[in-house]
Amino acid sequence: MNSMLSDVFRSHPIHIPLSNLPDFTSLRHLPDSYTWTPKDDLLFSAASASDQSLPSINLDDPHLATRVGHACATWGAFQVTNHGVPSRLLDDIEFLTGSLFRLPVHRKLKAARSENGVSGYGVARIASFFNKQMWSEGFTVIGSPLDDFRKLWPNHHVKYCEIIKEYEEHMQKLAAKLMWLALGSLGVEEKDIKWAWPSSDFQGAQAAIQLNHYPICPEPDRAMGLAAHTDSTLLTILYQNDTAGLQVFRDDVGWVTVPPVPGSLVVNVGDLLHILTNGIFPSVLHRARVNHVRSRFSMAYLWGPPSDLMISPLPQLVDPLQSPLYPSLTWKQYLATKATHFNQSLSFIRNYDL
Ligand SMILES: O=C(O)CCC(=O)C(=O)O
Ligand SMILES: [Fe+2]
Repeated sequence: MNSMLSDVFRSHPIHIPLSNLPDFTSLRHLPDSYTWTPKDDLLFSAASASDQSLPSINLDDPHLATRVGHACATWGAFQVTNHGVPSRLLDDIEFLTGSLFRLPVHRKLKAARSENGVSGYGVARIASFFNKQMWSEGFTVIGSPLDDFRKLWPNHHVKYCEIIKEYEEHMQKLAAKLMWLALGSLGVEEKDIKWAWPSSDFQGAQAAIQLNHYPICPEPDRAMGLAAHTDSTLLTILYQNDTAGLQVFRDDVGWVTVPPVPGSLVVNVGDLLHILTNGIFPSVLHRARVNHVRSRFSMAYLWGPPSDLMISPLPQLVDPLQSPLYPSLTWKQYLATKATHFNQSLSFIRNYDL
């Protein structure tokens, strides 16, 4: 039986006391524990002045699969427009996110992620890999948010649960569509991915929603909203409000800001799609910076396979004269590796027989 995604994360809990979260709204100066230098993060440089920008793809484009494939291979990410997710629903999820993070801290703490829990309010999951704290707060939804939302909004939780449900349904469909487009561009056919069966819609896929808030920051150049990481997903679909902050990294360019385009979604390749395509689609390093003018919200849909399913490089994507670059492993095993090796996980498992 597939273990649930929540069990997968639960086996690698992240314990960070919430008691020392600052009151973000009242600080005039950045506390030392929030001040980053290149010593705290080797990639702590500013965005480059390059005029390169992330590809934007209209889902009505006649050369859609080629464009998606090219963006995945060169950037590991792209923006998508005309995606079919109603703009009313994007407004709703943004409204939910704003309402959640604007609650007073003592209310948010009622739904704090528990000692060995995975859902709820807390700091970024990657916080344990850094000495400095990030200028952000998050809320993770895995499975039904009912219990947590009831604690946050005793009288309005039903409405908010409905928004999450509808958002998940749309995201799941979009993720499946993007996955087929990306794989299709490499000649992979529906018959090659058996776990997407019976109706090719990846019904067995699992997902989490990560809501992020980056409060206004008194000294944004020295702070970090969410440090550089890759996602441990197949694909991530991110909606950001009208405030810039997301940046993606390219070896040849450096950090590139992904400007918010109203109504568009950002899609990025995660580590598992990187493995599945034998590295043809690189999972992209990304991070979130902060600013001193506006709060920023982002809503990430983290999409992956059934957690006990073996993922391995697709044979048709491996050079017949070479062995696959990565071993077969489950999402669960990959997360165990990530919990120890973080951003070095892919290179760690490369050619490593688990
Ligand atoms: O806030 C953002 O733009 C990035 C969020 C993100 O990378 C994540 O939640 O994994
Ligand atoms: Fe991410």
